[in-house]
Amino acid sequence: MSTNSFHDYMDPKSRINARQFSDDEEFTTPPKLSNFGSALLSHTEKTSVSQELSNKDDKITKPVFEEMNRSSSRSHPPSSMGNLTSGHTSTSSHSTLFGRYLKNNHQTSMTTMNTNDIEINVGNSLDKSFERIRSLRQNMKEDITSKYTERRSKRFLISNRTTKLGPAKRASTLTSIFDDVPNSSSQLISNLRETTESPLDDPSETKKNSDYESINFGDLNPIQYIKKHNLPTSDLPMISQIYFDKQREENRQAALRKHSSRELLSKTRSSSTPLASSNSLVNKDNSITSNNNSQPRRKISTGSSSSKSSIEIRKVLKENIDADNYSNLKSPVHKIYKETSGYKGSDSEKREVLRNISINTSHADSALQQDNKRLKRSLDDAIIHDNENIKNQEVFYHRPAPKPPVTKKVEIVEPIKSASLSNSRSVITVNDSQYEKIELLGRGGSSRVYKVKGAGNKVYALKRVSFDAFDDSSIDGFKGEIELLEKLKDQKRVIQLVDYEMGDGLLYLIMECGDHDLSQILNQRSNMPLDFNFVRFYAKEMLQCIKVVHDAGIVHSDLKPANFVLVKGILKIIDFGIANAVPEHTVNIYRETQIGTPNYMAPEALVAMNYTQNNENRQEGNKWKVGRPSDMWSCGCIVYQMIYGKPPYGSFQGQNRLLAIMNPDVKIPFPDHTSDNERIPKSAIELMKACLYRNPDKRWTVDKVLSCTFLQPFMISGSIMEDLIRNAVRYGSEKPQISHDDLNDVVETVLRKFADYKI
Ligand SMILES: Nc1ncnc2c1ncn2[C@@H]1O[C@H](COP(=O)(O)OP(=O)(O)OP(=O)(O)O)[C@@H](O)[C@H]1O
Repeated sequence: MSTNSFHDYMDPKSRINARQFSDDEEFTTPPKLSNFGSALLSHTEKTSVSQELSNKDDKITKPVFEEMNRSSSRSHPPSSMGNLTSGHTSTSSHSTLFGRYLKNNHQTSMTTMNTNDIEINVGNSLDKSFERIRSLRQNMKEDITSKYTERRSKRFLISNRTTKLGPAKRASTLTSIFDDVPNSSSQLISNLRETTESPLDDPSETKKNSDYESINFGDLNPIQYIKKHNLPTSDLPMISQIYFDKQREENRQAALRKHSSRELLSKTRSSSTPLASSNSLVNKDNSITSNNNSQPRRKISTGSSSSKSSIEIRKVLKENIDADNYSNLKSPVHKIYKETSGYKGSDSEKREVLRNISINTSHADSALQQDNKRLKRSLDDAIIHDNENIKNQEVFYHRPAPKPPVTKKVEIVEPIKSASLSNSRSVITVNDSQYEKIELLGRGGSSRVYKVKGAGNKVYALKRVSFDAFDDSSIDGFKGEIELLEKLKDQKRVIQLVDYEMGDGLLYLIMECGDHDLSQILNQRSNMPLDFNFVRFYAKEMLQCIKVVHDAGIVHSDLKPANFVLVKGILKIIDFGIANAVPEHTVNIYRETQIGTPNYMAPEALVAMNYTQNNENRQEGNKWKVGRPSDMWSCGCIVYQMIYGKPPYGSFQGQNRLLAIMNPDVKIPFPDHTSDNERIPKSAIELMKACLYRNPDKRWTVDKVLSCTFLQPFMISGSIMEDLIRNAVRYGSEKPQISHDDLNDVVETVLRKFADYKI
């Protein structure tokens, strides 16, 4: 019997009772994936806070231990890893924070301050400006510290509350927990009391609390302290709160010390003649600085050094003012001090005199400006130092602070606020069109994306990117991204760019607005049963997006779930942050920098980057290799996460994950069952393996993956199957010896027939 006669038995009409039937899928009940939610949550790039909550066996201490480890590893990355982890954690200049603060809080009242340049124009009275600056700075510091406190508070609340829940439940409770997090520390303490297992209104506990207030931590962090003194873990939140309060106070003192010494130093340095005591002042300043630097990060301050150093500084100032050659000084600042040096009144009276001295000459104005610039620098330094301290003690939050808004081209107009209007509402003008903010949609490495309302109440997504205005490579990068978005404007799989405007250090993109990104969608489904139709649908959607990008000769190179948004039911790529055009006939391209997310990054990209970062010969730049196969790897990681609940190397934490991805000896497991003992179709495993070959050359192309069996399953009926088996048996009885070639023929023919039943 020929193979052709075999086909005659295939009855194409038998579509009645059709059921979905893949090459190896025989599901009777929907598969489940127990750890999908928690594991997924732990690898979502945006919710680092929730990472530690994912482990079922987490104790209250574990998240904190891990954060401590992370914190220390951020501060001291191993040389082998270079700056791998620093990409997303670099902080922006804190002078920019100062500028932002001015903008947010004093835009209308501070007419003498320009947020672009933070130029302090003293105008009538230098001292008045000093006072303002000091108070602003103080407010700003309080603002910053209260925000950090609040974050820590949230963190502890989450630890306390979520450790009592199952791992999958924790994800869903995160949002609601954040919603009712208290704003003030006192409220925090009271909430902590409610949520910790041992009530603090117990007299013995209250006593313990007051005992703890006098803790001297020395070099220990709260965890170490608890371990050393064998204290119960339930005391950790309280001890940590005390610890952080002490830290904050120490930072405040250090910043104040530094500020006042710098300020003085800048005044004395402005003298054209060296002052007799300037060296001693410099030494003092240095010693203050070095004290701060050499101080162990978590050491608790004694608190008295600040006033001591300010007395010393005043003394030096007096010496400077009294110096004979002081009369040669031209600077108005010194002039003021000179004029008031003989004044015998109290400090406040003296300040009043200073305030009333007006400086009218043009020379004085320019000299004043110089003094002011110096002052501004010293303020910036102090703020940077202060915030570095805060950053060092910050263990739960590692998003870099956004850079300051620059309003040269794009102006942000705060609407007139009425009591009924929310404070967060504002209108952003881009190319003369106004957009009203509705809500924050998401945050990226250097951006915030808002849902906004434009003309005719049309809803858009407004992406606001801050970058270093003087960093040419950033500017080129953003221009490149805009070019790519414009190039792919007509593609349905790429988010549509409506308008954009680029100013110094700031870029606004107006795009069509998506509903949810893929990372949010995966989170939503985290505690639902695994559904291969869901996996199939989103894998296909994602591959369609990648296909458009690859066909246009572009490598995205930063693919992760958060880079895909669902716009009215269609998944689209939103971000080309580090994407680049692939030169003609070139398989790979080289990037100057790396910003990808390690969870989804291909090994060749990490290996090459690690090599160049550790390579002493940096003349050739930090270049790393990335090509279309790198995107396929990322795609494989996302499908893997959808099926197994976490990316391939998701079980590794921190830098171990990076090392594991780069290490060819660490193989990716492809279990054929989930942890809930649900069977995983071979076709799905085949797809994942095809994308996750270590060797980029072996990885399947996007077209090949799109046509694989898992994504293109057959829909055949039971009767077709019956016919097939009957024919096979008959065929076998008539032709017991079948050659290999004949068998292949039969298989191919049957598969061709089946193609009619692809769904
Ligand atoms: N057009 C859009 N519609 C809806 N949400 C969006 C849109 N663009 C961005 N978002 C949301 O904002 C988040 C951050 O956006 P985006 O990835 O573009 O920022 P990014 O700075 O490029 O981030 P990264 O550098 O980390 O990739 C997205 O994950 C998504 O949740």
